[in-house]
Amino acid sequence: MSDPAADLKAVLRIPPFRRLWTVLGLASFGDWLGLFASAAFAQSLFEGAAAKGAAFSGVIILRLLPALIFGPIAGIFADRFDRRKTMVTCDIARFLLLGSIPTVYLATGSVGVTIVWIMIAQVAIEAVVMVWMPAKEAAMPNLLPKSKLEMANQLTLATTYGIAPVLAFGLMAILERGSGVWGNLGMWAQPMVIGLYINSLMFLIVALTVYFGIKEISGRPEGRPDSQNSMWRDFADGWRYVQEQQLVRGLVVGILGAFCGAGILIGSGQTYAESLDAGSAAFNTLAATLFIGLGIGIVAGPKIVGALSRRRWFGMSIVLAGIGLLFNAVAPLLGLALIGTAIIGAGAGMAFLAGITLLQREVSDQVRGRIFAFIGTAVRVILMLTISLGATLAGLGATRQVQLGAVEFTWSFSRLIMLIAAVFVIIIGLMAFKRMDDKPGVPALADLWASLRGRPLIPTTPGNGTGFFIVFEGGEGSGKSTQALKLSAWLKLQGYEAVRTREPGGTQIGARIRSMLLSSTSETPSARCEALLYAADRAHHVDTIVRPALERGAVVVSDRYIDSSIAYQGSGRALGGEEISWLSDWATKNLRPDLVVLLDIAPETGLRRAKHDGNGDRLEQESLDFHSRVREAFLLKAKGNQRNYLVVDASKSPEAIAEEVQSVVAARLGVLPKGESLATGHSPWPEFDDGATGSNGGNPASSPEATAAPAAGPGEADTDSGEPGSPTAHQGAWEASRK
Ligand SMILES: Nc1ncnc2c1ncn2[C@@H]1O[C@H](COP(=O)(O)OP(=O)(O)OP(=O)(O)O)[C@@H](O)[C@H]1O
Ligand SMILES: Cc1cn([C@H]2C[C@H](O)[C@@H](COP(=O)(O)O)O2)c(=O)[nH]c1=O
Repeated sequence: MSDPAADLKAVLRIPPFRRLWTVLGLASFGDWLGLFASAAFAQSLFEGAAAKGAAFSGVIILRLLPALIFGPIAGIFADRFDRRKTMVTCDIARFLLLGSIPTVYLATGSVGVTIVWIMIAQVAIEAVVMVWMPAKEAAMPNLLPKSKLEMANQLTLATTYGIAPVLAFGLMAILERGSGVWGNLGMWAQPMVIGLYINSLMFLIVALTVYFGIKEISGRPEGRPDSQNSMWRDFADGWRYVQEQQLVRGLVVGILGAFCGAGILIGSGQTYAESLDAGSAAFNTLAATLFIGLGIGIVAGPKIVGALSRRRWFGMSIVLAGIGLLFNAVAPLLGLALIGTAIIGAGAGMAFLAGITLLQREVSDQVRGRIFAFIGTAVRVILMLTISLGATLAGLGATRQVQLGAVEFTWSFSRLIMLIAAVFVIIIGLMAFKRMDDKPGVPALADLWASLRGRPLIPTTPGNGTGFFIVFEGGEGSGKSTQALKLSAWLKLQGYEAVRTREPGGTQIGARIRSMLLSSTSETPSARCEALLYAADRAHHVDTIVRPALERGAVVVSDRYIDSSIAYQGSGRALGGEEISWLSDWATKNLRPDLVVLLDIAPETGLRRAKHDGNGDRLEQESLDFHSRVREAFLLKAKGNQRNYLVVDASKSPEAIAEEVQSVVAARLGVLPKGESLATGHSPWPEFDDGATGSNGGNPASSPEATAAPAAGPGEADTDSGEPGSPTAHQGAWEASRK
């Protein structure tokens, strides 16, 4: 798992990104300061809480409004023109516009004129932001490797929504307090004037830094030629991209749905807070908790979910936020509502981070500006609509007291609104999850649980073919090789292409790994090295021998597979079955056998057989206790999945064992009972359920006639001759390399 501190250092070591991050910090600090300063100025002109509230909302709505007008075309600038120059032009425009507000105030001395100018300037500033923001978002992925984008986003979001507003708020508070001391020095000493001049200056610094310090933003990556299209054509192309790309559609649906929920929450928040009967501070406490939750989601989210697929994480986070909303809709007390609010915040923060990172990673550079502009616009419009809708609807209807068991709480319309919003957000989250899922077939909750514990489930790469995968497992000398040979010969007689192979050592590379592992004269590998070597052998074996054979429709008979690692390394070496199993799943992309034949034998007996001609290899020389643990682990594995395991008493005669195995395999393959004719082929292979274990997904039919191709691979695996007990020439080479 990655180390966040090391990731952070690595990201900050990239000079263009470091400069961009500084610039963003300054810009957001300026933005927040500007917002607080102008809102405080607007508020200071009015008397009474309601009028002050309206003035504050007015400033915010003015900031959202331009999205409607400029949003649709803003992204075209980011994709069409040099992004660095676009950003610099916007920053200079902001420098001038922000500086103009206090200048107008100082020059005219008129509150009325200043108010009008604030409104005009706010609209213009927001229009500029609409162009600047997609240029910046679209440029960022070109400054960093994709793997670093998530950490870069964590850093910029934490700066923009965590550090910058706190610093801006702090500075504003100092200016407000200080104005009591120096306010009589003149109009220029008012907090709004100083705040806005500082704000304006920030953007001059930003413009200069971007122009001279981050020339890389100008880079035009391959595939983003200068657009020769009309603006309209560029706009239409961007829109088409959203419609055509499944991932982008999922992201857009998810982001907009989540913001609908957020808007309703903000709009109905005041009325909801009142229904908690927790006093006037309840709303502020809830708002603060929401921000804390957001921060936790953004900062700690990636660490918590580890390597969970980001596509899945996005949908799941939205569902989590929906669950928080649902919880709040029925929470009778402030304490519970705070828990729900923190969940909403954490879900929203994680969805935000995952969404932005996915967009940056997966949307092509040519249209990235337009996509960010589209989403930015849509979010603003949706927020405006849903905040007003939430506020209006929440106020409808009378409140009433409801008894819930021992607890009595106030039921207001805001709770019903929240309930509806919660259901909506959950549905949207599920839709986004479904659209974007990159691990279909892997159970979502099990994957989440496994990821929280550090090992996400590996998506199954379908066996694709129509083959059938049989594995012989068991302790030393249990008779696996003998039975593998007998079974593959029998299969051949039935008309199947039987590929007999083994682990370790089924390939040329595998043979070298085998000798490293089993030689008792060379250096002893450490336990983890041993586990990795077995996994490496398996990865190559599956890729070059097993999968291709299964895809051809062959029956693969392998002497040992994953369970051997679980038993020997997981249990024998005490490395833990789960980790070892995960390692093998990764190595094999989850290819599981259709049938495991476990030849069970007392270790003493097996070892005696295996060592009949000497001391045995390195593992055979392990203690009896080691081999007993191995045996127990095999049996435990079989007990957990009786449907796909055949446990055979390996102390019986080789012939008796072979007969038992054949009859089970015959049933699985749909081979006719002994004595009946096989000449005209078989009925299709029965689908037999194996849920998570049967790798080949319950392989469909394959006729033995379709078995012409030889057992490929570098010649290690064995397409059996059909002569029981008479190994092929190749088999001879295999035997020669065994010890
Ligand atoms: N059912 C059986 N009864 C008695 N002896 C057997 C039986 N099956 C195999 N043997 C003998 O036991 C020895 C080991 O057999 P085999 O190589 O098939 O076992 P294995 O499980 O593949 O061993 P290893 O774990 O060392 O690979 C051979 O000499 C073989 O002839
Ligand atoms: C696949 C696999 C094997 N082993 C051990 C088990 C045996 O001691 C040897 C293989 O020898 P064999 O004669 O082919 O039985 O390797 C293991 O420890 N882990 C594994 O994954």
